[in-house]
Amino acid sequence: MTGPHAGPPHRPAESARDRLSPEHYDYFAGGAGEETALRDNEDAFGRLALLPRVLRGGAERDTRVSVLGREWPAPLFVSPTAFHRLAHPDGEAATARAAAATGTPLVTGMAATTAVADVVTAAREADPDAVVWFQLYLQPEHEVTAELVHRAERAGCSALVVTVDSPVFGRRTRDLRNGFRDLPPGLAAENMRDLPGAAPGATRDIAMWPAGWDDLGRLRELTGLPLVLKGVLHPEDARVAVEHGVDALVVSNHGGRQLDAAPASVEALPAVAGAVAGRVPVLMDGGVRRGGDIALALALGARAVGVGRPVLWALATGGEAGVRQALTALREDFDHVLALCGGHRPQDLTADQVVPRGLPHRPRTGEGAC
Ligand SMILES: Cc1cc2nc3c(=O)[nH]c(=O)nc-3n(C[C@H](O)[C@H](O)[C@H](O)COP(=O)(O)O)c2cc1C
Ligand SMILES: CC(C)CC(=O)C(=O)O
Repeated sequence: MTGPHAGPPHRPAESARDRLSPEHYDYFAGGAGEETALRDNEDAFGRLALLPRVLRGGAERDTRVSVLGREWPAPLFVSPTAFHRLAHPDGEAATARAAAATGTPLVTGMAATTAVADVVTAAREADPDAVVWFQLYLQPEHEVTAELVHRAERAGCSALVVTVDSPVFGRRTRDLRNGFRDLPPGLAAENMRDLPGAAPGATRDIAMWPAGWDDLGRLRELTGLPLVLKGVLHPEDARVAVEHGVDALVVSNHGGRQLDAAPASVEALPAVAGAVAGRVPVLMDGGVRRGGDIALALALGARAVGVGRPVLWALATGGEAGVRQALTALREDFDHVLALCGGHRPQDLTADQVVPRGLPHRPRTGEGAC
């Protein structure tokens, strides 16, 4: 029997590659070093299988999850990625409208090519209650960080996602090879415009520097917004983060773009979730491409998962409608997997349902072996 998805496999990255200049495609697709962590994010999901439960009855499914006081329709959000106007002229505004139209929370990046106020306005056009969070790299000059935070607050963002995996910038092999360094004329990191210490109208570079827990403390004093730490992989850092009063964590290796030797996000997830022990929500991103990946991550302790590149590929190929379709498809796929696992709600997925693929190797003894 052929189902509704019969036909050639959908390869979003390949469709996007046909639309983008090679260096912009490489910027989006690439990772650090030998791209080990990049590849492993997806491969690690492939090494895991889900054990479905049976005869669990027919209660209505409900995919909603609660995160920082808001109900999300599904355990899915859009991770922050830079420079959406390299993917499509409508850029972050299109992403924001699509995310909002599907009820998917959006984390807009500090390195967006659209200012945070315009991103939130676009999201609210599609849904006045849209959830938009702002991703922040702490800057060495406190007044610059403060101005960025105040802009995010004024725009109506409801949380700050502080990316902490970038004390230095990752070595992106493809970008170095291509000599990709600057945005084309007409595009800029708009949030970085008119910040303290820069000439009027000019944009500042985003600094990556080794901030410390004290800097996080200063951020805590600056704003009442919930703080979400993104890029935590070590369980001890997760514990310390909770002690410092962070409101949520994102287990992430930055899509394989920072430490190439880092583990796949989904492999780091169980230890972090164990260390946090339910005190704050644990989110994750990296390599999530289908409903089964979402289910695996939830079973291993995530409250919700983020997607980065899938949104960029959808934006490049189909603009706003493309992103809407990609997010809807992921959500529907998750709902389908949940049903097949015998679950009714995201919380029904449990760690005992996750097993490695492949049988463990058992040496044959000779006698009795058949
Ligand atoms: C092109 C690109 C740009 C990114 N820019 C940022 C960024 O500015 N800030 C940040 O915290 N993470 C950034 N990330 C990492 C994403 O937030 C996310 O961790 C990662 O993309 C998840 O993996 P996935 O692409 O496999 O879904 C970027 C990722 C990509 C692919
Ligand atoms: C240009 C950077 C700030 C964004 C990026 O490429 C990343 O964080 O991976």
